Amino acid sequence: MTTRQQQSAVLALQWTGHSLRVLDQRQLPDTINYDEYTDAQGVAQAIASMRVRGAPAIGIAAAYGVVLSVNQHYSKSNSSWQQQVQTDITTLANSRPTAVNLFWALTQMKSVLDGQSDDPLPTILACAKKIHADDIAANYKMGELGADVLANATGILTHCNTGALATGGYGTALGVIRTVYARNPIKIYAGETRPWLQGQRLTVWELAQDEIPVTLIADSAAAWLMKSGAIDWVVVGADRIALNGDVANKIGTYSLAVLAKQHDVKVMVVAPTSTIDGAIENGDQIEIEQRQQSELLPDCYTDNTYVSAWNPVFDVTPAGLISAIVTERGVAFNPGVNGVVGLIEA
Ligand SMILES: CSC[C@H]1O[C@H](OP(=O)(O)O)[C@H](O)[C@@H]1O
Repeated sequence: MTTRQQQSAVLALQWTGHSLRVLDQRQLPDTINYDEYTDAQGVAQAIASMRVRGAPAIGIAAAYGVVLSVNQHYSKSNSSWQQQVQTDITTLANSRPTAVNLFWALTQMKSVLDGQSDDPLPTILACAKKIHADDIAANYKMGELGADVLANATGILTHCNTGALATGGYGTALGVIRTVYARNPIKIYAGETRPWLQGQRLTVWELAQDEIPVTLIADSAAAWLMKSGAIDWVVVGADRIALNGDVANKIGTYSLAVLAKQHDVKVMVVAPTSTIDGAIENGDQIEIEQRQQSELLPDCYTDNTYVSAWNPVFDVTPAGLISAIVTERGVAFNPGVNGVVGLIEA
């Protein structure tokens, strides 16, 4: 079992003091390669291309992208620096549409910028670092709260990657799984999560780094695993949560929730309150990202006019299919009844 410090060795993002180092997750688990960014456009491209991915990690990366923009444009002699930074913020906001953490982080950074007249860099950097540090603290808190709920769990299936690679460190759903396993070494299953394979390539790798045994399953094996009785919980992350408790998460989550209902398996969603979108009442209002067909289709069909691919990379799980939504501020049980308003009003 690695310590918290050792776990921090596998990080999606590293602020160097003057640049942002980003682990290129497209190359994992075969290659560990960090790219270094010194401007906001580069960070926006790193998010859009999924070099960095995962709702909280996307927000943190965008926050440092704003710092890089201020560092690039601010000077006492440049009267246009605020417009230039706003252009960069818009570029960052356009990188991916579904994870609300991106927009939440940019809003935090803009609120700090708006009040600045002198050199904004120290204040804006402090804001980005606080977003980063608060995310890690939230993950450890959610780990404890979620593990309390799972005290009698016998087997867990998780989907996609919600670990240190998707956050500032430790993870949301995978943070709960890390905490559960430290208390009670139960069976952990990870779904491969087609088509991008976050589960097969990232979650299995993270858990192996922590010496936590994990069994990979094909996405299509989830129902049969549930029927076998091997799991009693599905534990996943989120990219955007509506006030009524509807949850947008990686494509396949809705399927797992429907299957879980059929097999008396409970569903836990783990996400910081920065993932709750207070501006939307229900999941119908959540924009679902469609990614390139090439991420699903074999290359041989690239120019074939008869073949296409439909590639939504998120879906929405109705609150009524969810047993508990765990945040750093507390747990909303049976969100289909009361939603999650209580978690953001606290
Ligand atoms: C810690 S939440 C991570 C969340 O983000 C993932 O999506 P993507 O890999 O496309 O950024 C997935 O929905 C996870 O649940």
